[in-house]
Amino acid sequence: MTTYDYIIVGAGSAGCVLAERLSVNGRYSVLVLEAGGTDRRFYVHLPLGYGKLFYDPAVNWLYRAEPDPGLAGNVDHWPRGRILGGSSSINAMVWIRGHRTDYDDWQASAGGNWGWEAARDAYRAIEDNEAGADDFRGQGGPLFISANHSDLHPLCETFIASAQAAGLPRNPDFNGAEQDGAGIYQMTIKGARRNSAARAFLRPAMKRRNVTVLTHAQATRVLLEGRRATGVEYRHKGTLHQVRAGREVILAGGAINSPQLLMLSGIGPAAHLRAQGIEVALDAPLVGQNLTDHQGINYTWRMTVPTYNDALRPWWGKLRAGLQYVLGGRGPLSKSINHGGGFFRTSPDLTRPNMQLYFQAFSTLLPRAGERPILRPDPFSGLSIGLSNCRPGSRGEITLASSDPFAAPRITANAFSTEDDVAEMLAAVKMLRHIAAQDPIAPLIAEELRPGPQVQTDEDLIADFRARSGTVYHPSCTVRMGQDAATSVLDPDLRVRGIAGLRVCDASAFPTLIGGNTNAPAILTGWIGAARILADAG
Ligand SMILES: Cc1cc2nc3c(=O)[nH]c(=O)nc-3n(C[C@H](O)[C@H](O)[C@H](O)COP(=O)(O)OP(=O)(O)OC[C@H]3O[C@@H](n4cnc5c(N)ncnc54)[C@H](O)[C@@H]3O)c2cc1C
Repeated sequence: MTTYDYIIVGAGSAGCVLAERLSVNGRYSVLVLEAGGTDRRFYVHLPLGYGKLFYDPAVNWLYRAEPDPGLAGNVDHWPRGRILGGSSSINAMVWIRGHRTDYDDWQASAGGNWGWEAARDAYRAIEDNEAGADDFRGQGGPLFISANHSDLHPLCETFIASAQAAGLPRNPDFNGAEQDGAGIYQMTIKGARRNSAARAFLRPAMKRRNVTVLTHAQATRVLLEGRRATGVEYRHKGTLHQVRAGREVILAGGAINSPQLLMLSGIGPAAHLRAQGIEVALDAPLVGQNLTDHQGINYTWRMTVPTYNDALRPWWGKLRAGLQYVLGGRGPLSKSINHGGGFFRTSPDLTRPNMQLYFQAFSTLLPRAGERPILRPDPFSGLSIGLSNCRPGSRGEITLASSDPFAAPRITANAFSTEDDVAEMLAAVKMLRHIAAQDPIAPLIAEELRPGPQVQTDEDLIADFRARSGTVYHPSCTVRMGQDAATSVLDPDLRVRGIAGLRVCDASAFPTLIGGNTNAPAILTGWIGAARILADAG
């Protein structure tokens, strides 16, 4: 059986960073097993190709959550990247670290290696930020971050000015000293192409002789000898193989697949494993628990001025956008769908923002099979502002639907299952309308399309957001790390308690969900996690 020092399962945001960091000194051999295929695909690299990846089985696990009473019984679509780069290859490219106090929370749970000081220093080392280096931002690191200063849709500035009129400060950098306010989003885009974790970390590492990356290789279980992880079983080209880890196995399959793989390997809640006919290696009741995710909703208006709908819908608009992109790397195709956004507090008593905003200069109310029709938006001048909660109290779980490693696990989100989550979302959607009622955006609005002016009472607003909300794709915390064994699966160095030679290093390891998007903290987890692994290697 072939042996590698480190076997990394999953080439996602965290896995790509792990592969780069663990191989850089040349002393260790690293194998990366990735269930998906290459990221050399047109719509992965084209920033606005995002919508085309949303339902594409070639790059996406296409999970479906259980019917959710908190979402009016809806079955929510849960896209996850299944490709080199993982979800960083199909995400919306917004670069947000979260609030500094989120890392104070991490420190309280998992100790100083995960506190704000450590996180800030790590982010400064990771980043090559176009906006320049300062006390918060870094330059010269492996991950180029676009400052997103040029080519913004004019309505983006209208939105920011209206949010200011509604009481939000203008924020020049959400990753800087303060998170509150409205502004533009920094992006993981480089040279008008998506800058995924694969592009920034894995591709350079793949040039090293000590790195092996196997695509279309899905891990089916961790091999155990007693309470030690010794390797991984995986399927490649229809055949099962086994590979040995000289040092460690590191799971980086993301917040859905990492707990699934642990459970398939006999590490999880004993009764649940037995019910699935899986032999229990370690009773770890918290594996798959504590699923925490942001819920989001869009409000949409018909405008009296042109939006990207007008620019992207007609054939000649597409042609112009295509030429702008091909000839100069510019125009709407070179951007994320979210040019800007913001953070606000639904009550002045709060110590930090609890809601995030997304400004989108287009609308996609008319569905189209097989894609999110961003490149073919609605046939009128539509505009959407989305929002999502930052630190919901609702908790779901990942469980096995079957012992078959190729069957999807069961995702139970339990969205809006606390009164607080409902109350803050109600306050937040009212704030959205308050922003839309301000100058300079208000005179440009022809009508509110969703939910529409008939939805006014608290009861109706709640019914509306239950019916129309969904995941904003930030599932986390399903294999939590922490100092307290009673509340976490992993120790603060990401080691699975009770099993030697096995760590989990991805968004599932977050002690708590960050108030912001989760690509940055997943990359951070890979970065700090690799330092912990190397420190243990001596
Ligand atoms: C549609 C969408 C939009 C998003 N938008 C943003 C955004 O704008 N900004 C932001 O910050 N975040 C965004 N996110 C969230 C962010 O991208 C993720 O939180 C982050 O990428 C998670 O990183 P990860 O390393 O935990 O897992 P992932 O990046 O999901 O990587 C897991 C990898 O492991 C592989 N894998 C899983 N199981 C196995 C197995 N058994 N064997 C082998 N390989 C396996 C998967 O195929 C995948 O490649 C978005 C996510 C999605 C899905």
